[in-house]
Amino acid sequence: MNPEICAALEKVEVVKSRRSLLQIDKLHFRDGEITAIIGPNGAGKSTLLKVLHGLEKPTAGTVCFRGQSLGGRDLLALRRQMAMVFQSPCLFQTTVYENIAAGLRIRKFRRSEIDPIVRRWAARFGVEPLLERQARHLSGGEAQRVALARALACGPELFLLDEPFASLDPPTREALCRELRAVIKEEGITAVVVTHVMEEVFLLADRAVMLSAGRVVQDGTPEELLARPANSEVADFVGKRRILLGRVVARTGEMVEVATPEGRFRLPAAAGGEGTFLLCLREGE
Ligand SMILES: Nc1ncnc2c1ncn2[C@@H]1O[C@H](COP(=O)(O)OP(=O)(O)OP(=O)(O)O)[C@@H](O)[C@H]1O
Repeated sequence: MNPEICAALEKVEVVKSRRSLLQIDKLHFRDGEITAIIGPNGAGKSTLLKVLHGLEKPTAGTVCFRGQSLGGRDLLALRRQMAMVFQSPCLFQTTVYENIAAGLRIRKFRRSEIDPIVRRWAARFGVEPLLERQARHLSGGEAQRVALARALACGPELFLLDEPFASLDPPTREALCRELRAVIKEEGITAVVVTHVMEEVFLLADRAVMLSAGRVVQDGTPEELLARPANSEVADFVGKRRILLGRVVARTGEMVEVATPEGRFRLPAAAGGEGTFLLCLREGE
């Protein structure tokens, strides 16, 4: 197998109650790439993640991680090189510190090794001041930061995320998307994230794969899906809108001026802070 492929599905089918939930001829996830899996409810996105994580055995076909089939005896060892985060952070009823340390303890790291790793990952996600706090006392955004730190502390090669930001408010979601992308790129991790929020796709992903009724209907960069949707379903899903990367270049009273590749826009100051951000234009705007 090509060494730059981290994980691959070949002729994979998942059938439940005589219904085909997933039918994928070929889907490869390249090293260091962030892929968003998008699609309507029931399209098979979570099923695809479970298959990649070895949690769901496909009815037919093969799923490989680093060239090794997940159908073999090494499943547990292979799964230990992956991490998964869900919409609900699912933290253990203990401190933030112990949550982040949990995977390392299972992997029999020594106490002296665990401490710097926990602190590094807590700092990376801005939760170091919360290390001694009980997980049940965290806000939703804090809890998801801890879940991300816990998952990445174990050094996974493949990071799977199932709607990780769905229950967060838009500003928290945007901030976390940016932080997560920076971390994933710095660490060179391969990531697959299920989402149905296009803004998240643009903030996070290099590539978007649209599923419908268990099949891949389009696979390309987020910009490609937006500019040249394969069919009307993709067009409806990605929305008839343009997303531009903007930069605040001037500020006058209550208004800011934002420079984008398609010209300058004047917006209420509350619409954007400093630096770069995404400008989402709906049809007619
Ligand atoms: N154990 C099962 N038996 C039968 N059908 C199932 C089973 N698990 C999932 N399904 C069905 O498979 C389809 C795909 O489910 P999946 O959770 O993968 O979709 P999804 O794209 O993640 O959806 P959502 O966006 O709503 O989370 C759905 O129609 C679901 O009802």
